[in-house]
Amino acid sequence: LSETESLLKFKKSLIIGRAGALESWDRKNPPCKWIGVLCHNGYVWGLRLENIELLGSLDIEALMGLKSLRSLSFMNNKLKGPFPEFKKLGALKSIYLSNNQYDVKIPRDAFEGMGWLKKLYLEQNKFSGEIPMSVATIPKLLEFRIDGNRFTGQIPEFTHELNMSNFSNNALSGPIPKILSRMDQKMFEGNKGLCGKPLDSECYSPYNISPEHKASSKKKSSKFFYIVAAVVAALLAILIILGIIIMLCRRKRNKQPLLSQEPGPSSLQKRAGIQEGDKGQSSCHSLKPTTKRMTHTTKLSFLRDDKGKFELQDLLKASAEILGSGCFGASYKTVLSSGSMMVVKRFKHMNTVGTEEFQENMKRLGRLRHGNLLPIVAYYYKKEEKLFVCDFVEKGSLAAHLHGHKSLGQPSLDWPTRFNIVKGVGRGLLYLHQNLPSLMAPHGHLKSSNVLLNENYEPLLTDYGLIPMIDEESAQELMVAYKSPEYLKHSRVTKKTDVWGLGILILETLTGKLPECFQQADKKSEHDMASWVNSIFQGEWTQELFDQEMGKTNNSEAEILKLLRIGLSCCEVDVEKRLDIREAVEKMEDLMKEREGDDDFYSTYASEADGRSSRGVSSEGINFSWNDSSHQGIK
Ligand SMILES: Nc1ncnc2c1ncn2[C@@H]1O[C@H](COP(=O)(O)OP(=O)(O)OP(=O)(O)O)[C@@H](O)[C@H]1O
Repeated sequence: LSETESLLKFKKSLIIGRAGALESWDRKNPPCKWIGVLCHNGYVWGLRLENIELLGSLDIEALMGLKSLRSLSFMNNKLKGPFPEFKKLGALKSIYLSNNQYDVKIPRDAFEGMGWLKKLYLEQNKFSGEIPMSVATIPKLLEFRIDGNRFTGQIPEFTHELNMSNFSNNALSGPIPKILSRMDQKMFEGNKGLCGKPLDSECYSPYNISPEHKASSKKKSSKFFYIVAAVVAALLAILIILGIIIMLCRRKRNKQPLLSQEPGPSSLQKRAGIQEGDKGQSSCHSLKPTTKRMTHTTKLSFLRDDKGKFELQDLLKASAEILGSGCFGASYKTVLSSGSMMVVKRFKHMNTVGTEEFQENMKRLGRLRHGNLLPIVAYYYKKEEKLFVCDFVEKGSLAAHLHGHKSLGQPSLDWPTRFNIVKGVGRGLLYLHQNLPSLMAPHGHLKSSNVLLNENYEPLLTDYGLIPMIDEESAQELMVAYKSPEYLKHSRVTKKTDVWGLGILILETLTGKLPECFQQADKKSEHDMASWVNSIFQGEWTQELFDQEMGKTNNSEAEILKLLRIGLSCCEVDVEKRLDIREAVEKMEDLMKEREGDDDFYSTYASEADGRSSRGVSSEGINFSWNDSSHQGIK
């Protein structure tokens, strides 16, 4: 459809309360002359339909023909209905829905794929439910307002700081994420359950308890105490009886393990109908088949409840697909009856860790919330069997994209996407360091197959926080942290060991080469990817060093060199001279800020996500000489 036809189709879908408001929308004149249509170089880049008493819902699909559309404002109307599917317009930079009558929940994935969105204004509606998780991972988001709605639940962990945000006057609860703690208090006022900085109320438990609540609960507490004591006593009696029954049953079962005696994946595999030929690559261990079948109910321990509760058998009912077999065991993809795609990872080499220690560590991992970490949904613990369950991540691993994209039939990752990925990895790593301070290397196993990419190509770290649970000998043999120079030379692992892992990941991402290829059979050798890069890099652009498939944008050579230097500073052999994780992330953020406002910094995936190419993002199409100040007219 032409721009004229698309706009007329959109007009037809609108219910306009103010008579004659869009009279100028007529084939007689070009759309750039129509009221509320903003153009640049003859193309429509914005719609500003404010204060015209728009009723009903918005038909976003009608606007998909406007390839240069970057800004939408429907402020001060009476719009209602389902949340508009803005993500179909993946190149939008600003959305203004302020002061309307939306009273729905916004779907969790409403903003997925919106890699260009900078401004999102949803204030003064009646939106309810949780703030959608996909908002927190919009990579370029700078301004976000939801004040004066009915949002509930916690504020999600944003992946970066915002220039401006307002969460006031909702029903939000729980701790304010650290990354927002420097904002003005006023932006959080009017939410009784929120706690933590910048508010004065401290978080005592996951949720703050208000002073009134404390006073009234004191009065009630003595009466309550007797009731609780009676209930606890009754429960204890029931538990003891149940315990005795379970013990008797177990004895009868003759100590048969729940999945199989064989620590390989094959019972799962057989159960799931996986053929021997389907096994994928095994990097460390081969899989051995077994004929034992799982016959008992297996109780999973849940760390999150957003997927509902299910049993291990539910995961195995459907046919499963083996994703690969790593150093610790194999990973399987399977589908729950709800349609959710899950991954079950089987862990070997966790035999010396005791139940309590294991569960303590899992709880600690379960408390982590960050947009660049893949959460563990549930786990299964038995002496002879340890399984982790998490979401299936659509685009697979960074390793597959860097080294196997051709066999996957996918285009190679371009430079902006690669930069965004390593930046996200750094942010995830920094969060782990802040929240798992007691671990010597809070990730410990950072490598490109443990960086998964969601549909927006945002990185999600996996297999983090494992060091305390892996048997020491196996850890030394298999885990990335133990391949660092400080471990090989001095048998030391420190916080900066993770930074070395980040450095190697940066070099791998820029060169497209596999780090394993540089490791010598002799593990004590100092030869690694960093020393290879150092031997070639003379401070200037060197063709042979970089993966030619990442392509170029304006200035990309200079930026790529800057990132390479950051990577090398993370790979300093001398731990004292090596950057710490905060410095590494800050350097990447600075590089990002230099890029801010440069709209040529375009990722091919941003437009592919909504299945269309955009004139505005190609080098020969319109340029982005208009900047966000031109949006001032809209807001
Ligand atoms: N949740 C997931 N979603 C999509 N792919 C996954 C998921 N978890 C793992 N994978 C992929 O499955 C494959 C096997 O993963 P697995 O974690 O078992 O081994 P690995 O990462 O290769 O090695 P290691 O065991 O040392 O971590 C890898 O390619 C990994 O990227």
